[in-house]
Amino acid sequence: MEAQAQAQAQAQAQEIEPQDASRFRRVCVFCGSSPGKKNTYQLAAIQLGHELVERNIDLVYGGGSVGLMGLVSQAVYDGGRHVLGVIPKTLMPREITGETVGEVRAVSGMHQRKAEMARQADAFIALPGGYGTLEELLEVITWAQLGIHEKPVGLLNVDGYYNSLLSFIDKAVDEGFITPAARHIIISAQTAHELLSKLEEYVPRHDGVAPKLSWEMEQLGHSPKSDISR
Ligand SMILES: CC(C)=CCNc1ncnc2c1ncn2[C@@H]1O[C@H](COP(=O)(O)O)[C@@H](O)[C@H]1O
Repeated sequence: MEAQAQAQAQAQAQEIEPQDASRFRRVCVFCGSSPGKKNTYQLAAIQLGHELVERNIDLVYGGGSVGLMGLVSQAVYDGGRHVLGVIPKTLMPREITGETVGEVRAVSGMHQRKAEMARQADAFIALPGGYGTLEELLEVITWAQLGIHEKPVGLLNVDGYYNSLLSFIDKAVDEGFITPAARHIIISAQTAHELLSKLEEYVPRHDGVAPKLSWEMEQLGHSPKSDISR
């Protein structure tokens, strides 16, 4: 595929310096089940995969090989890192989501999938995507706002794809619906390299509304605070 060849050439040309050990063992990526119309979206998915490999970070994602999901998971898998696809039983037929590389974990439904992906990850990154991506992204932001977790949340703003969402969130802050401290939850950057660096440095500044509560996580027997190695 053209985007794959381009990403490979860029990585070779850059001769990326070896990274220091990451504080993240595994990152959850939310992204489109479609590839998007621009080549830059596909390139960004592959570059994010390479960046995770460079930093020795494993991947958890929604499983399958469709769209950007397939590109990022293949790049991480080809780079020798562990890939965990969490997929609801209903979406498992290959004709719906395609073949998953690495380990596949079947769960009973969409809610269980999100909780399991969140439980497995030390940080979250959203690439461009549609309703599914937005829903997954906003849920982990909401969980951070409530104090259910303190894991960093990053938005890979490829080619300004998320500019209008970020403007909307700023408007919500101006209008008094999101606190400035909660605005700080979303970290955005235009490249995977810059985003990962920012996420590594992230220090939660907002106060959880109800830090003892961990409704969905508790159902899975998970403690609310992550055990991210710092
Ligand atoms: C029937 C159909 C549309 C199947 C597409 N096949 C899919 N296979 C696996 N996960 C998916 C699929 N569609 C959406 N998702 C979930 O929703 C997100 C992407 O949705 P979207 O394309 O942004 O909105 C992914 O992170 C994934 O967790």
